[in-house]
Amino acid sequence: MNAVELDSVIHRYGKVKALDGLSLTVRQGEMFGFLGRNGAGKTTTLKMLMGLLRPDSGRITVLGRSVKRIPAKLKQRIGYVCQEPNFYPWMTADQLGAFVGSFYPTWDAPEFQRLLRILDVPRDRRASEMSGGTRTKLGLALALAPRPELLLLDEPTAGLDPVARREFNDQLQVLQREQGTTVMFSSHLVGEVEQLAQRVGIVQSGACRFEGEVSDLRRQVRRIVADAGVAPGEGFTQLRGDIWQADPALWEQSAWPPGVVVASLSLEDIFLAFARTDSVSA
Ligand SMILES: Nc1ncnc2c1ncn2[C@@H]1O[C@H](COP(=O)(O)OP(=O)(O)OP(=O)(O)O)[C@@H](O)[C@H]1O
Repeated sequence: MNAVELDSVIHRYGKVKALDGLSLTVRQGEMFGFLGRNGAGKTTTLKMLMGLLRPDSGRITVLGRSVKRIPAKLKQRIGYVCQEPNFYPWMTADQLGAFVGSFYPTWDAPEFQRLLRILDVPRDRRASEMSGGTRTKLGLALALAPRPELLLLDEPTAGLDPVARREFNDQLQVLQREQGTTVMFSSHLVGEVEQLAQRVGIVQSGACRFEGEVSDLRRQVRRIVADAGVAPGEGFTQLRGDIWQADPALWEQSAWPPGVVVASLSLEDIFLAFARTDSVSA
């Protein structure tokens, strides 16, 4: 079973088409990195999977259920951390734990306390008096304590310092390894995505441009280094300058002239090459 399936999903905010036929699959138990430029449609997708938005058209399947609207029972199996978590500002972490926990039959109070300790979140400070990064960590503890099967994270580490980021990511990896939780997270930190995610999706203007393992993407997209320009044959698509995309078999079978070197690229280089094609077409 896949944890998430989106098939040709369209969503408009008035005249703005935020999702334009988005299709992607997140497999059960995997860590899936969701990449895309500002405004590409990542938050819209994650909100839709949490049931905060509804698709105009297309099909959504979450944890094996095909849904138009995510019912409350299904929501209880999903954890969600948004970009800027907003809690009742007068509540402390402990009070929020008691409040949020009352909505979940699976709430694990000792686990919530353990997460607060590990993530260095003070139990008795009001949410309004916490820094933005501490609020994000509190958001993660609140999302993890009900032991969700699917965890949706929208740029979770954007406001965290390097130590907190490491603690946060370590917790995600433990969770995935020990509890088999499916994690789908968006991030602009391409290096972090490369390190954490088993598979990635790159979204551009509301549609998925690539979905798969980073190693697959790196086999498809490479740089052709040559003194004079080289135009590879049919089946190669130029992404930017000397960066081309083709089926991995084509790269292996092509006979390159002497002096030409085919170099592999980091995920960041590949993402930047895709991003450039986006701005050209925009
Ligand atoms: N409430 C809204 N009303 C109108 N348009 C919106 C609204 N929310 C998002 N949009 C538009 O929908 C598109 C997708 O936005 P979305 O927030 O999903 O992108 P994103 O990939 O999460 O961006 P970022 O990386 O900046 O968070 C953008 O064009 C955005 O301006």
